[in-house]
Amino acid sequence: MDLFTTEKVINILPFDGITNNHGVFLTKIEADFYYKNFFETIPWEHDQAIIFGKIITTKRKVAWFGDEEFDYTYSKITKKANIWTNELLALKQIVEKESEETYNSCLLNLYHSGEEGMAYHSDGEKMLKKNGAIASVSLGATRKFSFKHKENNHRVDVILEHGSLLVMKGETQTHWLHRLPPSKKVISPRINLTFRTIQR
Ligand SMILES: O=C(O)CCC(=O)C(=O)O
Ligand SMILES: [Fe+2]
Repeated sequence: MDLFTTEKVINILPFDGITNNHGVFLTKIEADFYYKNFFETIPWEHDQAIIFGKIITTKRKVAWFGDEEFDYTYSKITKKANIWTNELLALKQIVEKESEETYNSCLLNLYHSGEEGMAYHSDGEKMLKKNGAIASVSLGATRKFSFKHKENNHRVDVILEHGSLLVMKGETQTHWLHRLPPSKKVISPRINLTFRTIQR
């Protein structure tokens, strides 16, 4: 956190993990710039997943970037990462400074409206560094984001605004699921970036 940032960083999980809510950490000008740049220049593709043996295509669009052309497997489908754009690298550096962690890859999600979301899951894929930090940057429409404890179903909700940062670390992925619930009220797009560390 720099000296001029007034918001506090708060761990929103009551137990079994650390998820730090940094709140809005980008200026309005930065957030608007990155939203427009990513919306227009990222090679967005519909995500595919294998569910009960069938290939399904999501309405949400995705893109994966990294230090190298990593192979990454997500929902049982393997793809190759793109190499960072200048804007993604610049944002990665701001996120690394704010979160005091480093990252080598990023998954971007584009939700065209509140009709699109993401079901409960945890990001504990084998290729990710164990208990590595995952830094989630939100741009565009404000959305609710929810955690549910795997054993006792305890729930925690957080509102993710344009230009905000949420950092999931420690045992968060081991003990908690998270989702982006759909919402009929949201009619504009949202872009989410999750910076991660892939193990080489
Ligand atoms: O869109 C979000 O806020 C979260 C996305 C997410 O959980 C993921 O990409 O694994
Ligand atoms: Fe996730």
